[in-house]
Amino acid sequence: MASRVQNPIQNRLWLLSFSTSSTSSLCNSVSLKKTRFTNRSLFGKRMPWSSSRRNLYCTCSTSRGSTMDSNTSPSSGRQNAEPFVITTPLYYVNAPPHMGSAYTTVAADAIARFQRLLGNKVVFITGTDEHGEKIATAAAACGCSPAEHCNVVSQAYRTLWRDLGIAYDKFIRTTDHKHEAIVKEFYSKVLANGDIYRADYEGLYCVNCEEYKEEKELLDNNCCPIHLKPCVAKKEDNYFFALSKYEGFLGKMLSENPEFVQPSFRLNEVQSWITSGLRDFSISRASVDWGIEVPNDAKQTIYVWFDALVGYISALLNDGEQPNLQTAISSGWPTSLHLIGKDILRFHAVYWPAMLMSAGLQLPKMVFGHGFLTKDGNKMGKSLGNTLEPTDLVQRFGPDAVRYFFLKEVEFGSDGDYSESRFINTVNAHLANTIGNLLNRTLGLLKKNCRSTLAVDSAIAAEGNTFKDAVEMLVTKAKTHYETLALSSACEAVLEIGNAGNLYMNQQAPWSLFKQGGAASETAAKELVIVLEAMRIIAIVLSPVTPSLCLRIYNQLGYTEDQFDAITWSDAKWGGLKAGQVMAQPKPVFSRIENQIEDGNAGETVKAGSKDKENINQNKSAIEV
Ligand SMILES: Nc1ncnc2c1ncn2[C@@H]1O[C@H](COP(=O)(O)OP(=O)(O)OP(=O)(O)O)[C@@H](O)[C@H]1O
Repeated sequence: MASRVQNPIQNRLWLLSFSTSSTSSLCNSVSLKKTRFTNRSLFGKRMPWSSSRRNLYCTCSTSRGSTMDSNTSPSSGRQNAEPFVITTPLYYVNAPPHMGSAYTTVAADAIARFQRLLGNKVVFITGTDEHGEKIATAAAACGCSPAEHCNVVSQAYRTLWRDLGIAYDKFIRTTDHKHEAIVKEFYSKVLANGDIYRADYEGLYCVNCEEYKEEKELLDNNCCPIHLKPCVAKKEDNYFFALSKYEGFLGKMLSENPEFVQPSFRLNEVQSWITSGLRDFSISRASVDWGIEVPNDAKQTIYVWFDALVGYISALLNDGEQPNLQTAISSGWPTSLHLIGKDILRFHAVYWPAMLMSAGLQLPKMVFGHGFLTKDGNKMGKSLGNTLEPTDLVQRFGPDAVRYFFLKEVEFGSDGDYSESRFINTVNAHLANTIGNLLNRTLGLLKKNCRSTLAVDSAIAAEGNTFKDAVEMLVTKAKTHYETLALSSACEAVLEIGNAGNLYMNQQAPWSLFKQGGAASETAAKELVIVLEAMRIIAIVLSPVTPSLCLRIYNQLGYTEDQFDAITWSDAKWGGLKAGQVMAQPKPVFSRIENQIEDGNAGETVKAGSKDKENINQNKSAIEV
């Protein structure tokens, strides 16, 4: 799902003749049905997956509606547990992943991890979109077959996800045979519903966009405005999907379920696409071999978008299962959340719901279109060649730094610029200093004065303690932010716990109390327990964002990896650390990145920003022993 994304969705064609008609009986053939969802009684802003008051549309013929309900399917084995199903785009394998693709996937991983912490069953789907002329061309350019090319690039995505600590449940490739079977069945359902017709047309075709263009949108010499290459005149007969038939249904669905499109400020845009009129679009190609054959017409292949979107369903199939829609749907459809970049919002918020309605399937509960990572103000992307290499970032700074920086520093939904100096200053100030250093110094004091052993239960130590109250309030805040996908604010709430912990250490100055001895020493030992309990809570609440850093914190607090893997959100309640627990030998959990770096472009030395330096100094003094 790449590179085609910024293009208008409609193939604006000159329809020369229709070989079958049939948009007239359209409205009669599709019925709208409402489905009730269970309330998971989450607090904060209600999201579709936590709502009982919202009804979501399902366009099903009456019989199909109930049999395809994931909650009641006997084959799912989860009679009453509705899974939280989250997807990233299936990335187009015309080129290896860049930081933009990683951004969506890291965000999806954090959301999936948070849902697992809540105790929900999660199905996290990602994968690669592998058909189309562009792939065939890219393969030819490197002298290999399309299949070989797809294998290599798809593997590059998997490798990057491993390096970034992405814990996906399903990885779907659109060249997978089971996907092919599902796409054909999906196509046949839409056909049976009278929504596919054949038409001859001719137009100017952009190979890179893999779609026809209107002359008025082209630059001089019929150049595509995105790829700056001339479009070629092409004439062929294709199959069309009757999108126009669903205009009214989509408009109604959005007005009744405005939360379907997130962030909410993107809803107007989607509504205006619909009110300005939806055109039918071509869903096959006569000249593209590298694709899934149209059922009953071996001369045509299915258009990549009509193929790739269905991947969200075929991904649900479990190993060894029959590849049919019924089986896939019963394993978790509809998705709770499609997470995408804003560039492909129209495909997901207009085309895809219409296709699903036509096939008689339920609609996803939410489509969230986040903003762009930009570099020097421009969208980072393959077209401009200004991409940031995520593997390089991970190798130099580690997965936690990469995950934290992009989720904390880019407000989820808006665009965000990248600069290496800001990256380094942020992770140094927040992860190395505010969190890592606080833990390290506290453990150092505990080792020196208490033989690394906690003197008292954290619940007893903090009775009537206002710092504890502040921590509890911030945990509640973080939960609300995660639930509403405000990932940056969730990180901020955790950071505030760290800042409050540093301030608390500074005020209590246990190192002085230990020097006084006697009762003062006992107080000092108690203060260390309080700070370490706050660190334990940080390790839980930040774990969706920086899982390996949080595991290291947990290990330092004397817990095993298995214990870390078993944590749930309820463990973030104050009182987990008990008297007698022995801490590990103090070891930095996050190494500071050298903050005097060579800026790649300017070649000048970049120093930490003044605000961050201030932060660093303040926290340093707070934990001086
Ligand atoms: N700059 C970016 N910022 C955030 N997400 C991005 C960015 N680029 C790509 N993505 C993610 O990858 C998806 C598809 O990306 P796509 O491959 O089209 O982008 P691209 O590689 O930048 O291509 P092109 O530059 O040719 O448009 C987006 O919807 C989004 O999820």
